[in-house]
Amino acid sequence: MGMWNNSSISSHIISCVSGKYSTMDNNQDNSIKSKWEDLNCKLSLPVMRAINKLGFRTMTPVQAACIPLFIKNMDVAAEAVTGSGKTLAFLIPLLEILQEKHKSKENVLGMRYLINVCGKTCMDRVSKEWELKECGFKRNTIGLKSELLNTRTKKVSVSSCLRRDEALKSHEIGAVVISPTRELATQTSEVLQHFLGFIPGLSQMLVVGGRGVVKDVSEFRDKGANIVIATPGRLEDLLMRKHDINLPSAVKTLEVLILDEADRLLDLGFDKSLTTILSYLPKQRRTGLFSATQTKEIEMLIRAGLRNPVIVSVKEKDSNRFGQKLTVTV
Ligand SMILES: Nc1ncnc2c1ncn2[C@@H]1O[C@H](COP(=O)(O)OP(=O)(O)OP(=O)(O)O)[C@@H](O)[C@H]1O
Repeated sequence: MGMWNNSSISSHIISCVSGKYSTMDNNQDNSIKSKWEDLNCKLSLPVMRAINKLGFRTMTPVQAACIPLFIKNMDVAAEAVTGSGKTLAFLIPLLEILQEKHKSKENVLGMRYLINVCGKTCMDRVSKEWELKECGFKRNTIGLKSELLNTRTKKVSVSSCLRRDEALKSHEIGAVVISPTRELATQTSEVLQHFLGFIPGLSQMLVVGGRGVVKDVSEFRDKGANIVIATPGRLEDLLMRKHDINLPSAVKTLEVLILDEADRLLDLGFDKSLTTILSYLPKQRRTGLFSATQTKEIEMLIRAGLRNPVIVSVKEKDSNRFGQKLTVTV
């Protein structure tokens, strides 16, 4: 398998990092395995717990490359062979990004709780750290407490303690993963479900053909979903429905789009569906594209759907998926 043909999209790549073009070959020593703890972006406790439960002690190369890039707000186009561990390479950052949003909800709830407590009585309860920890904003405590002490007023300015971002509501979609087949979508949804077991408050919905679309409509209307794992045809169908569901409005909050096995998406003739889907999604988002092969068509999809992507290429060197060759181009 050859490398991505970077030359024709190099103008995107070059403009991405201050006009520099560099290549990093990470293949010096395949025996070095990256631990999750070594990531320069710390993973959240729920995600780490879910990983530990899976018993995965180290990252695969595509995970080590993609996770920090996504979290640092980059679009990523990864050439990753089957079995390279790409599912977690996109699900983990996706969950980190959405949890960041969710924290703001905890902060709001915690702050409301704190104001209630303070309003009723008592400064001493403010210093009960465990309650504040429960609310997830221990860090804000000291500032707030001293503010209260200094001003001796129960009316506190909370603006500095709250994030401006709104947490996702039940019917607001924060991420969409598009897979070429029902089987792959179902597999991804199962892995995601394992993680969501550790992250209460985020929900998912599987949107694939093979069952009546009306069921999807009523499921979304009843329960909503923050993450949608979909095949393109059914997702397009739902986005275009007008009378019983307003999915275009639900995806306005989208932060992350993943195109999984993009080469198969195109092989199966989903290019028009993808164009339609992209037209409904906010431009301000992080997009990841995973593909086992690189073709002209994939390159065009990268141009249409990604902004200044970092190109990650993982090659199978031998049968051991942890002994892959990794090339990252920024
Ligand atoms: N860090 C890891 N450590 C050990 N095993 C892992 C790790 N990440 C993923 N795996 C396992 O490796 C296998 C392949 O992972 P995954 O399904 O994500 O690969 P993939 O690239 O999506 O392949 P496929 O195309 O077959 O779906 C899975 O059984 C998964 O549980």
